[in-house]
Amino acid sequence: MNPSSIDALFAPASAAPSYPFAALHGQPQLRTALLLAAVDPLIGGVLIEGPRGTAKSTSARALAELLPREHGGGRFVDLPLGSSEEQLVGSLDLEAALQHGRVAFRPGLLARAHDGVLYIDEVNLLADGLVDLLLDVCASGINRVERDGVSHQHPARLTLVGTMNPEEGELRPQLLDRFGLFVRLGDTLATAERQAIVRARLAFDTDPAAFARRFDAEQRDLARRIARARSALAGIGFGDAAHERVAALCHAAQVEGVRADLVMLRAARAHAALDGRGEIADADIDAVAELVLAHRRKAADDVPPQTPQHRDDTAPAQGDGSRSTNGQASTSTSDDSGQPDPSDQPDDWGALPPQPVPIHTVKNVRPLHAKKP
Ligand SMILES: Nc1ncnc2c1ncn2[C@@H]1O[C@H](COP(=O)(O)OP(=O)(O)OP(=O)(O)O)[C@@H](O)[C@H]1O
Repeated sequence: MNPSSIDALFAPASAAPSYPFAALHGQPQLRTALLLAAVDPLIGGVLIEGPRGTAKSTSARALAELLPREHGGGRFVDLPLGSSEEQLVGSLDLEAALQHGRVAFRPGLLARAHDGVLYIDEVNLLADGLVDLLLDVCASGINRVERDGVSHQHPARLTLVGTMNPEEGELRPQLLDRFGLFVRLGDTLATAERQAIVRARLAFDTDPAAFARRFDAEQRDLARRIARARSALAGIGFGDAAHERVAALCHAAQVEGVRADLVMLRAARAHAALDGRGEIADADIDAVAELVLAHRRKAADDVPPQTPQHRDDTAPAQGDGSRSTNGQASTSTSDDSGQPDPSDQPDDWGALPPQPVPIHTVKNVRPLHAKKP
């Protein structure tokens, strides 16, 4: 695929403003989830389940407008369902590497979406392998592509937003669990709400610039809050009480593993940061709990009878509440292409271990990528 056809996949930067985030009507859970995922992309994105025409794409596009624009950030990238792995992760020109001793990397959609929003409509219809790969990159914040021992990696700190309509197929539970946050949108709108939404949308369509100006102050405020929250994240710790509350909520929901605990702590931290506070409060945890648990909670009839070992698990994890200075994944690369240093990858936090960086190995035969076993 040549670069111009890759460019064709990206939403064109339109001169007309997008519908402002601040003008979205209702949908508080959706707005909160999107803001949290934007503050800390390592939360693992947002999966939105809901009927058509409920502002899923409008809100994701609006979120991108709030992200910092320096260094090419703030893009809204739409991932088409038919995309190949190569289009997604980018490709390496091995011949150039061998002949000229430098890695020629052709960026893919992940590179374009760095510091922006990657939107996947009907993610449940995307090939499982691609969803897996996307979630890997999202959780590590790094895209590493390797071919015959030559590797290239670049930061891929993106806010992943996937939508699905369960009538058109389910997402495998393994993949479901790996989406950080989940929002289920209802389809019943009261008459007054419908009217308010339609009135606002008609006003926007009539004169987008004038409509956007009305929300300018709120938009600026939101953008500032996101930027400040991002830089404050690393300094926000969690104490034993917060940790215990998170563990108890996750235990009560009978979730599998501890991914929910990790995401809930991250999301609560992002919530505190958005509110300009330096510590996680109970209210932060309560505000994010359902977003974290909704898609992970075991149905009552799935829960096996409790054994004594299970009951012992209720004891909260005993952390000392201290934070390490750096939980960054250790990475190495033979890349000499002058791309941003991997140390540019997102922070990691306190007792939370870093995520391993996934490697996408490019085989010679076909321009496809497969993860190393
Ligand atoms: N809560 C809302 N606030 C503002 N606009 C809304 C809201 N709900 C719906 N709309 C408007 O409805 C229209 C459809 O929204 P959008 O295209 O974002 O829906 P969608 O959920 O992505 O649909 P689809 O699943 O069909 O892609 C847009 O014009 C959008 O502005």
